[in-house]
Amino acid sequence: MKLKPEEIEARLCDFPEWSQQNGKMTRIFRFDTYLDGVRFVQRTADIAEELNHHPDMLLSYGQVEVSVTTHDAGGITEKDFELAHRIEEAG
Ligand SMILES: C[C@H](O)[C@H](O)[C@H]1CNC2=NC(N)=NC(=O)C2=N1
Repeated sequence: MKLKPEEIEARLCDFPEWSQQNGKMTRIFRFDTYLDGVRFVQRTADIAEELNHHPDMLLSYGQVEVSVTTHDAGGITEKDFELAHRIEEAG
């Protein structure tokens, strides 16, 4: 289930705005207003519920830091890349 580091590096080529550390993939999304960030969090939460795969999100003024990992696998899996892709589409 958990992808190997070299597999993750290869897949990350398609996700240039994301970085990986400590078994998580992270991207910071920037917004003009705090409420735009809140609305993004809501859209992302709806996607997470649809996929039953949930990110960590840190909401700050003008940005939202999104981190994805597969808790059940203890690292990054295909589910994380699917969620990251869907989040970018909704971004
Ligand atoms: C029971 C439920 O399906 C699991 O706990 C799901 C919920 N959402 C999840 N989200 C993430 N990021 N990783 C998981 O392993 C996970 N597991």
